[in-house]
Amino acid sequence: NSFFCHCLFYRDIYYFSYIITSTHEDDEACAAALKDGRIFLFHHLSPLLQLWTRNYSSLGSDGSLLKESVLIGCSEQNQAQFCLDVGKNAALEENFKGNFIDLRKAFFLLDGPEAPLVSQALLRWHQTSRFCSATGQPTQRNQAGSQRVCSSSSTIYYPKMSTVAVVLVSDGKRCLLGRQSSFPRGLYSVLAGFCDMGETLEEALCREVAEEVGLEIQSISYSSSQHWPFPHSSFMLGCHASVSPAHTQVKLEDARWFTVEEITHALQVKTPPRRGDPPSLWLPPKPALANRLIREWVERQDRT
Ligand SMILES: NC(=O)c1ccc[n+]([C@@H]2O[C@H](COP(=O)([O-])OP(=O)(O)OC[C@H]3O[C@@H](n4cnc5c(N)ncnc54)[C@H](O)[C@@H]3O)[C@@H](O)[C@H]2O)c1
Ligand SMILES: [Mg+2]
Repeated sequence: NSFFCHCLFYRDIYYFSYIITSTHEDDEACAAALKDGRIFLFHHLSPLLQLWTRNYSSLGSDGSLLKESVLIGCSEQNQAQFCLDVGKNAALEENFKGNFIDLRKAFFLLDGPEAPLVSQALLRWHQTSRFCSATGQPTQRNQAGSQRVCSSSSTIYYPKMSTVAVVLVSDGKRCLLGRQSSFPRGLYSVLAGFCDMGETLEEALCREVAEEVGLEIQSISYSSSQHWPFPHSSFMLGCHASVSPAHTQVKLEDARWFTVEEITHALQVKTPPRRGDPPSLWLPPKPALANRLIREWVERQDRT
């Protein structure tokens, strides 16, 4: 029975990835999918937070604005998902009974599908890729928005992303978290850094940890990955690693070792510390890969 379920699952994945691939390439199929699809609305790259309603009449009766939607993928309910930046048309906020809010703020409210995260990166890529970097001529998008083609040289451009190595370092009993000056009060996160050209994930992790805290890591194990819209469009590869308990002295003032009790307590904190509150640890929210790595580490501590 479970073998049968697996077969069904893989067949569905194959089937829907086939649909999405063909929809990416087929302008007509994409326009048809748009009719029943779900659209995440943005205004100057800020997402609209609202209860889901399908009321697109205010997006222009001729459908001209709708055609600017970009295909993101397929939901778990097999519904095509699109995103659209309504640009100057801020009056839409009224019509849709919601609020366009900054994605960094919205991020702390999101607790479900990650589509808005990918959407912002895709929409920004379209807004900043209107011209061919070789000929200077305009580029034209396909209906799905999965590529742009130079009208003069026919060079095809695809959405770009930077690879980021992310790691939760442990000395066996404690985990190492750091903070940047731009972080909100009390927020500590896992260490991370952009991969350099030609570097493997493992090399990037070792270099970043050495540069940021002066420690040598070992036993790297891969956990999971996540697309991330900040600062532009990144692909985060999350790992765990350990350091020898004899060499845990960190050189960075803003990196600290935390015990499992401190982390467990911080995972319960739902709101950021306010001005005047006693100093307390605040962790990245649930949708962040950093949060997943921290939870995995706590689970491992509980098992040992
Ligand atoms: N999703 C998560 O849970 C999670 C966890 C950790 C970090 N992050 C994100 O990872 C990103 C990178 O982390 P970091 O800031 O520690 O990186 P980092 O330590 O490499 O420092 C950033 C600096 O690297 C340079 N840089 C090199 N290549 C770059 C590129 N392709 N794009 C932009 N800058 C580049 C810039 O000078 C930049 O200021 C940040 O955007 C951060 O928000 C996400
Ligand atoms: Mg870093």
